[in-house]
Amino acid sequence: MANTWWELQISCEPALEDSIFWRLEDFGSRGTASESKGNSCLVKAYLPKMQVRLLDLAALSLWLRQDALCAGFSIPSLKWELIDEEDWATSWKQYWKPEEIGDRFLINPAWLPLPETSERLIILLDPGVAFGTGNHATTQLCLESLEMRLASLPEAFMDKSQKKEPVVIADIGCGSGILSIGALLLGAEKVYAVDTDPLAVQSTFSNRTLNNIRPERLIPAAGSVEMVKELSLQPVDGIVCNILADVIIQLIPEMSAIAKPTTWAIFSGILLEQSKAVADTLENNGWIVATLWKKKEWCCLNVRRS
Ligand SMILES: C[S@@+](CC[C@H](N)C(=O)[O-])C[C@H]1O[C@@H](n2cnc3c(N)ncnc32)[C@H](O)[C@@H]1O
Repeated sequence: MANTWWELQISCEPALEDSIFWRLEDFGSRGTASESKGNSCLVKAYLPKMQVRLLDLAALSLWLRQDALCAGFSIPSLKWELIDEEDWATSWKQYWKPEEIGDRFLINPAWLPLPETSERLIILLDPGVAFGTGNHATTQLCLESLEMRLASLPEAFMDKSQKKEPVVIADIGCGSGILSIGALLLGAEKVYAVDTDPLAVQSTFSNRTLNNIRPERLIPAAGSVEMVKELSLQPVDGIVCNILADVIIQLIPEMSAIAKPTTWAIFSGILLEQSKAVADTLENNGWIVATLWKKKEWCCLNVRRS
């Protein structure tokens, strides 16, 4: 049957929520939501039926069991059932509420009304099947880092010699485009947003329209670092990259090709215990790790070129 989805329901100890979330993301989940149920947590995930066989679900169940045992937690329970497209859309959307992030942002689901008054920069999102609703710690760390990187003196306080230089950014692993849109709202001039998943690229295109961003300011494309190099004639001023640590480690050497001596970068998707391996790779490739910010068990490295 076309457009049928697996709905997975995983009951677990709250401390396991993040590791389950990432395991599901790696497994190809097209939407993940969670809710507290007393002392436990219910994680729901949605996967297209065509992508997943029953045997794969059995393997997932074993991984979740193994992850929990290794971390010293009780074994989560996993249930699955098939649902149709309409139920998928409504199940997933009902969990997602507007959320303030950092000092500047408000993430508003596209199907909910806008707040009547807000001094915040509003990112309207319909992530569809892509990662990036803003409710994951790593996305939040990246948005907060962008706030810091792109904060500048209000123009009224600048003298004439302090002209604002346009900032061009590469968003590697753009998902829904949330970080690209955030960077543009903070004043970046242009963002090249790339992702190896064509559905994520499609989602960034739709969210560009939803947020009334001019096409020449946000350029989504399928691919990775090599695609930014192809699209941008010049090195970029900033890079933001929220992917898993092992992927980041592979991509770091390629990033030199899109960087210049003043380029800064923000990396997340990194578990605290993986931060040393990522920092070492960065340093071996000509980057200086300036700060490490953490949220739950995740961290974000703010780095600059040496
Ligand atoms: C964790 S999501 C981040 C989404 C969004 N940027 C955010 O911060 O919420 C990671 C994204 O990276 C993409 N991805 C994975 N490996 C990649 C690679 N080698 N190059 C580019 N994108 C990649 C995935 O398809 C996924 O959309």
